[in-house]
Amino acid sequence: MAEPLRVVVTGAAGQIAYSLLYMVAKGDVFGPEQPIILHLLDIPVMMGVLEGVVMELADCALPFLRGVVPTDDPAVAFKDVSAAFLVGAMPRREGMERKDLLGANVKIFKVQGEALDKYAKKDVKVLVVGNPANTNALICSRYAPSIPRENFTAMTRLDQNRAQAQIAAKVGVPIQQVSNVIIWGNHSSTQFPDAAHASVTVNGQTLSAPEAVKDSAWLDTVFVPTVQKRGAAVIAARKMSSAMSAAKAASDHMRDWFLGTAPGRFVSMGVLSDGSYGAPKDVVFSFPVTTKNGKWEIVQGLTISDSARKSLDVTGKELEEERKEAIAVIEA
Ligand SMILES: NC(=O)C1=CN([C@@H]2O[C@H](COP(=O)(O)OP(=O)(O)OC[C@H]3O[C@@H](n4cnc5c(N)ncnc54)[C@H](O)[C@@H]3O)[C@@H](O)[C@H]2O)C=CC1
Ligand SMILES: O=C([O-])CC(=O)C(=O)O
Repeated sequence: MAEPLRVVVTGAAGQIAYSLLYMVAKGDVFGPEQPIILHLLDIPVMMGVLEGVVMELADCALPFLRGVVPTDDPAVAFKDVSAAFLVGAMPRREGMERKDLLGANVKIFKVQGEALDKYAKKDVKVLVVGNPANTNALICSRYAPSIPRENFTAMTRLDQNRAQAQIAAKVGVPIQQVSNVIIWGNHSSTQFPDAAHASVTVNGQTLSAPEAVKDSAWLDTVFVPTVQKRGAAVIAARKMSSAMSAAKAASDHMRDWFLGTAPGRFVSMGVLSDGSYGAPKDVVFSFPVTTKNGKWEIVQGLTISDSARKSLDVTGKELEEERKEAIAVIEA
């Protein structure tokens, strides 16, 4: 029997965590037979709500959930954790861009970077979900110098899942028949959802996504903006931001990182940029990656069209601006 894995979820009393905790506790992320001890962090005023979440986790009667540690103390929350879902942060409301949350949220990720540095395992894998996720992940990594910077990632998997779903619906195939859609750049409306390298299996035959879709105007004028603005569309409809789908994406991201991507498949993750594909260095940029033995690697050698180049530059520039703003907020 494997040793229990300690996993922290921050914002544990919030709406994403409400779906995510069940997925993690029932074995969707680390494997169905991996015992888990869940550390649940939220702020002091949410401790009553968190008590209810703890009751419900017990009532789920999950065989591999071996312990639950609810707390408002980062020292307890981050102690000896091997995986960290950093969800706790303010969500945006209608009419806001995600970067409008920098002022409210970035300091949380400085404090949590420091706590990870002090208390977590040195090989902890960190997924930042709280927005603006890419820049929060960058700041978090900067305040955790004893943990390798490649262990800090930001979530663009929800955008990838949205993109895959749009293409599957357009072609009329089940979702698993669409692979290798890429999200480049920032988890914001400047992101570039790219179907050029994606494949779709139709009636047993694997085609490139543009061949399967057979409608390049749809790809440029419907697919791209729909994915870029999907978060805002959900907020407009629900009056709250995506939660169930965000939890599923967080679970997909961490599972693929821990357990590896399937041969021939890649996924999108916000990772520390090494300048691949002309992206700016030292920002957390979403790239296509493969994962193996707990490590990610950027997929190299994909052709970038002139119009894709322009889109990559726009989203890269936004990340550089966010980095500057985040540093100003922290140093103020
Ligand atoms: N990267 C992505 O694809 C997505 C990111 N998000 C972001 O995820 C974040 C959380 O969203 P929701 O769960 O819907 O929000 P929510 O408001 O329902 O829950 C957030 C929770 O975080 C807690 N919290 C605040 N500061 C904290 C701190 N310093 N330490 C620990 N907990 C803290 C709050 O008390 C609250 O319980 C938001 O920033 C949202 O914009 C949401 C959807 C997708
Ligand atoms: O749009 C938002 O603010 C929440 C989010 O990040 C998403 O749904 O992608």
